[in-house]
Amino acid sequence: MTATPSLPVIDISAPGDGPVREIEAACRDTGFFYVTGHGVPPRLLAELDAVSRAFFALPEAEKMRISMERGGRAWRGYFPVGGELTSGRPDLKEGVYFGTELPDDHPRVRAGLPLHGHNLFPERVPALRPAVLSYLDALTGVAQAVLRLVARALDLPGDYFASGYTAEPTVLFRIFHYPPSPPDSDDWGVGEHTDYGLLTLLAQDGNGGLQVRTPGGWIDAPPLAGTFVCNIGDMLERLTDGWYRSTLHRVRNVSGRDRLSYPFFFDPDFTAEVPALPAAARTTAAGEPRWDGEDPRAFEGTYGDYLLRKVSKVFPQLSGEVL
Ligand SMILES: O=C(O)CCC(=O)C(=O)O
Ligand SMILES: [Fe+2]
Repeated sequence: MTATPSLPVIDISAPGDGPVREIEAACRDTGFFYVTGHGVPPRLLAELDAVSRAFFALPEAEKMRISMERGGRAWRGYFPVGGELTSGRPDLKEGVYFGTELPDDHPRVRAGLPLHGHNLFPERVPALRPAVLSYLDALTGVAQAVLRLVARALDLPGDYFASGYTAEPTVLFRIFHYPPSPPDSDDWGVGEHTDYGLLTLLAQDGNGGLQVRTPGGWIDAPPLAGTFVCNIGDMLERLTDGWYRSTLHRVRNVSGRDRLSYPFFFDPDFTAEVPALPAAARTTAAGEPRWDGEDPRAFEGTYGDYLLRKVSKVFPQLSGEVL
């Protein structure tokens, strides 16, 4: 375990081909890197952090007023500590799930598409709503900018994603609170897993706890002020037929303090199938069986089908709502 960051820091605003090549190398290596030059003002995150802490400090009964059970098929709202089973065991975290804010008369909501709809916001912390919605807007811009570089790294037109898979992206956003766990505990805040979609942009507070699986073993991905941790998900592994890696990661909060994190998931259109790119002749040999026995490359169906399978495993009690 290293204490210093060994993941690359990539300035996505740098001119020329530099960031394209750096992203390509990172996606081939661990699938994890830090993003700077993203242009998100620090006050946006500071505001989100302040209102999120105010929310988690509410009495449990108040938080349960926006529980996920009330979010129904849209799969939004609050879940208490132990409510999510990322890798088959209850996680030591509580959190709130958000997504693209869609009105009830939006065609996708009217058609009954799972995971589509409006968010649940707490009455007692009204400032959470504008903070979350502004953050979703800002991070959508960052994600499209990173995908533009990914497209160039794959010899695709720069707008390949923005005009296709992410013209109507699946956006999932979570705010997590990890209570401190004892240093000798072997319970995980988030069990080991890969992310499901295209890319994740993670803001984390100063407490640390994220670990990434590399060929040499688990390494820390400590917080670096002003950056997001970016990692690629199963759909980029699938698109590139394994050329890019969707890598295992996990979280344990041994800081002795309350840890908050803000993962933003930027994924393909729910209704899109995501076959390997034609150029994916650059395939890697079939590797070890994955941690979950699944192979994102072998899956058939839309991204929505893939996501729903995952969701029903991590929230078994809610699977009747969305499936
Ligand atoms: O909280 C974190 O640092 C990471 C969370 C995560 O990996 C996830 O939600 O997929
Ligand atoms: Fe993750």
